[in-house]
Amino acid sequence: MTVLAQAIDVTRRYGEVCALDRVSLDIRAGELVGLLGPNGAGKSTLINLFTGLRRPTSGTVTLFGGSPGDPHVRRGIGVTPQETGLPESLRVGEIVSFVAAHFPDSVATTELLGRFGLDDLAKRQVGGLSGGQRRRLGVALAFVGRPRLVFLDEPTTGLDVEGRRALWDGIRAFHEDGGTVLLTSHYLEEIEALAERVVVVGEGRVLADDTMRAVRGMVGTWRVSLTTDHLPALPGVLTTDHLPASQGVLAAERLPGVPASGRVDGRFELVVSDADRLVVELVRSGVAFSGLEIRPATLEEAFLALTSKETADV
Ligand SMILES: Nc1ncnc2c1ncn2[C@@H]1O[C@H](COP(=O)(O)OP(=O)(O)OP(=O)(O)O)[C@@H](O)[C@H]1O
Repeated sequence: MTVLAQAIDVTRRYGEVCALDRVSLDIRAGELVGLLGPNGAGKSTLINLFTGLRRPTSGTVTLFGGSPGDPHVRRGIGVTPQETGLPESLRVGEIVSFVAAHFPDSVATTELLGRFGLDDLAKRQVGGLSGGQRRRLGVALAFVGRPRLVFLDEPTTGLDVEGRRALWDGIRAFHEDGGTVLLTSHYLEEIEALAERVVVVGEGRVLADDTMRAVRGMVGTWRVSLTTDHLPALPGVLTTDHLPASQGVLAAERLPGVPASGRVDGRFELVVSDADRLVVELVRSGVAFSGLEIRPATLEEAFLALTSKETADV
């Protein structure tokens, strides 16, 4: 299968920060790839390298076999960064037509707006759009020039359920027509709904690159909760303690009611890879406990497990 974009052993530093650490990744024609990772994992940096906005510190990045820095090469891509600024006084239809005029073969304005559920807004000034409507327009614009490959950085952040579904429909339609997409997301359900292949990144490294089903199967984690006054050091407990504070906070935000292993309302909540082993060790420790509950980890927790590491302690 043709490789449209490729990173080979790519490292990107910003001063002391190593945003990407020897990453290799192929994006092949016809794929819809989900790039998943906590804040600061390096997702936007990778997109910026593929789209020519940044250069790698070391390693090689190619786009359609050429350099992402070459404007002719970049013509074949569509991009929606995390934030887009659009002229407030222009109407939605005018903006689409304006962008379309830059491409030799563009999608008709009405068709594009229809694909992304924006048909009713064609005559509305951008200044009068809601945040979600602006975001949908920003994403739709990535598709106007009939790109071969589209990069979407958190396309549906801040959208309500309806807006998200409208965008998913547009992205799916493009993919069904043979288009290739790399999208980043914090939402697992989004990656699961859209992507066939999921690449999990953490701390600048690729932690997993496979089908969603395989990635879930790979982690096979359990959630164990119990009440006790004191929890001894136990093997196989997954935490986010080693991550920078911002990422630890993210994990807590991303897992509503299910933070990283730790103490919640007096109960210990542990994400573990081997629940049987944990219980054996708990009983062996002789510590008094009650209300033991064990259940399979959700997809959210599988993600946490991948972006965490095992420690002996909570
Ligand atoms: N221009 C920059 N200058 C300095 N550091 C940067 C710059 N851009 C990114 N970084 C750092 O590089 C790391 C990776 O950032 P990046 O934006 O690629 O992560 P991300 O996975 O896209 O995060 P998020 O999900 O929050 O968008 C972070 O530690 C970030 O602070």
